[in-house]
Amino acid sequence: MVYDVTKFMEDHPGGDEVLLSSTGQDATDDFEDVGHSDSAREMMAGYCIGDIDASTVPKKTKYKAPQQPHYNQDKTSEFIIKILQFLVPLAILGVAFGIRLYTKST
Ligand code: HEM
Repeated sequence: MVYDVTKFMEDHPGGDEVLLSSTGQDATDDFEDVGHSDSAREMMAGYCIGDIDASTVPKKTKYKAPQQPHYNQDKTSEFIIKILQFLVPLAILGVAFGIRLYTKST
């Protein structure tokens, strides 16, 4: 059922804010949770303006996790870079020592 409570907002004993917070959606649980009296239910019937056309209610869709971007699983290049980071300074050091030894002996 659809209810138009615009004229009832200020008169609602529970205040207009709670009504506003439940507009545009299924407020059945909100209404029932308060434990409204029978007279409140009768009152509510007076604000009914129609029923919901079930064909316009969007179907609940199952949540689909977004596709994860495909990361490069091949770690070979990373491994080579790590080895080079270690080997290149060693090679430079070796060349430096070599030059030093060579220049000393001559
Ligand atoms: C057309 C719809 C509604 C009508 C006619 C209505 C009517 C009433 C009435 C007559 C009362 C006084 C207590 C009683 O007699 O039960 C009341 C209290 C209250 N209503 Fe509503 N109500 C409506 C919708 C809602 C909705 C959708 C909510 C929640 C989002 C709500 C929340 C409350 C609250 C919090 C109180 C105060 C309860 C208390 O202080 O004990 N009402 N309402």
